[in-house]
Amino acid sequence: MTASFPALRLRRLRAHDWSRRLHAENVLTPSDLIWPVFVREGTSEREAVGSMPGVERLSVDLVVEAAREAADLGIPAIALFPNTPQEARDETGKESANPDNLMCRACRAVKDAGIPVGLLTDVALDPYTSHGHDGLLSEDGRILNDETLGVLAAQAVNQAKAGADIVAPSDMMDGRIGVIRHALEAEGFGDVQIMSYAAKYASAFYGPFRDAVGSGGLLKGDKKTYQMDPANRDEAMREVMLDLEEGADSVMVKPGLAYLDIVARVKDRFNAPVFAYQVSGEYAMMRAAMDQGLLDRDRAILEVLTAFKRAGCNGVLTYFARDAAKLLAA
Ligand SMILES: NCC(=O)CCC(=O)O
Ligand SMILES: [Mg+2]
Repeated sequence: MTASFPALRLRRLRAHDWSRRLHAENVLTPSDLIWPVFVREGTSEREAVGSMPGVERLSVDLVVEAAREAADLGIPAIALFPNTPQEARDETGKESANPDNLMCRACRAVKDAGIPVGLLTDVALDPYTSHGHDGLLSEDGRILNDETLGVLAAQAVNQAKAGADIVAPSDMMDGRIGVIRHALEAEGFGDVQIMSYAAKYASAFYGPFRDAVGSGGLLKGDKKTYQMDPANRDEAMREVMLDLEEGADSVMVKPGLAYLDIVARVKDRFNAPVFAYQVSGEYAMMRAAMDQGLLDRDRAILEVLTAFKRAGCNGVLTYFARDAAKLLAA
């Protein structure tokens, strides 16, 4: 027999702030946050990203300052995304293997400054290709899977050499986690983590990000032959299973808010570290409503991030990371 009203009054536990805090099932802390940072060329340059109010592209010296700020706020890791100069982009994205590319210079600068923050680097070709796709493109416009794998592995090793702590393949080629894991082992980077963008959906919510890294105008066609169909759930489980088998240390679901059912299912099924990416379009959408006074900024930021935790996330990549960490410190 289960007790029922009036023996059981669920409102009793909610009656006071102390009690609500005592009974909270999930608690958001700065340790749950990964802050994505956009990198640009130059010195002392900060440039607003038009489609993402409050987000800037930073030159390497200012990335170091951002990393320091993250560390001071208790944010464990930052995620770097380069806005590669257009003249350095080509069909095959070979700039991704350049040891002096923007990404590697930013990694080295943060590491050389001795800042105690994890560095997560994006592994994919889209910031480096003239066509804006994440893989190599055939003459007839297909994204080549197996041909792309070696390029991604070289990119990951290049980033590891520059100091990346976590390489995060976001390309969605089949088999890339295994190939990258082997390459890292072979080159002496057995301690570098792989956070796989395992279930990455072909989403409308990446639009502002492509503006931020300068690949939006370049992209021909869409990414539906490699990113997942938003209609699918079982397929996400198979993607996660394969990436864990191939050697991923943690997996990611992306986008975030509209995909929390996927997060919850991954967490329940695999008992592995799972992250979600609250992507640029989610950020832009919330900012637009906040900036118009339609949403209470502070409450909305913390509520949504707490929902990610409730769904099962170990952490969230979010453009609100700095704002959230400040709110949590207050
Ligand atoms: N590979 C990283 C992304 O594609 C980020 C997408 C976004 O923030 O919209
Ligand atoms: Mg996959």
